[in-house]
Amino acid sequence: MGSSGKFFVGGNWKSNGTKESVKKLVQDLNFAQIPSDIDVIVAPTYVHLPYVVENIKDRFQVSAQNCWVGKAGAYTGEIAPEQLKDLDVPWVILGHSERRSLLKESNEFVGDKTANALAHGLKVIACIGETLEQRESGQMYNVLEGQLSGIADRIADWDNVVVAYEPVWAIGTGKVATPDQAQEVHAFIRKWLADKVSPNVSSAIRIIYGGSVNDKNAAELAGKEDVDGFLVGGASLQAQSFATICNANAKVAV
Ligand SMILES: O=C(CO)COP(=O)(O)O
Repeated sequence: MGSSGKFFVGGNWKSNGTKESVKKLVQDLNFAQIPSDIDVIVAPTYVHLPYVVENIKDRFQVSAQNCWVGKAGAYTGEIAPEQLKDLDVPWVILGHSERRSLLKESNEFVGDKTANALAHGLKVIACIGETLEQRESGQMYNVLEGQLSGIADRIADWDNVVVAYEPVWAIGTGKVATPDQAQEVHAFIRKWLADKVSPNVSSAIRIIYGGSVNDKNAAELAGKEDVDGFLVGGASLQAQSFATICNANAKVAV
């Protein structure tokens, strides 16, 4: 079916950047040709957030890459949702596979963080995805269901959620999912949401793809019915590549 919402492109800068390189990227993005009818989000590191919020054009929305599971307080090294709101950061990425695998974030913890972020008025890009081993051993759908349930069990309102399907084997590997592979999983996610949450949520929610998206493969992926946008890592660090990806929406109304 595809989402009834706007095409959505997020740039996840991960743990990249210096003061100088972030300044240059923001300048280049401010000059880039981005279509007006899509949502575009950039997610710098915590330390670069204030600079980006203040210097990037309003046409871009800014996201953090993580946040704490509760209120601000005695949680050394953590940043709470109300602190992101205070900085005028409207979005947060949660459940990225790099955090699930390297920092052992569980489905339940990601669900709790999603609920807490939404309760504090943040919008959430919730990431799910299987490893190659899970895919090849026939566990893919179970894994995805577990990740979706971790969230669905804890939130009632999905209006401010975008689901990012990011197969772990495609992240940073140059091995992008084929358009058919992406479509198959996105359709599964949409059906799961229709069955377990509601048909309205299923038809409104944006399901975006991440994993080795670049300026060459984006248009073909975007042509798939249930691919409502992208979460881009490496290619989002180059303004020109990112702008090309932002222009890849082949489903614009004619
Ligand atoms: O993890 C990703 C976005 O969150 C994808 O990273 P790459 O685009 O570098 O593969």
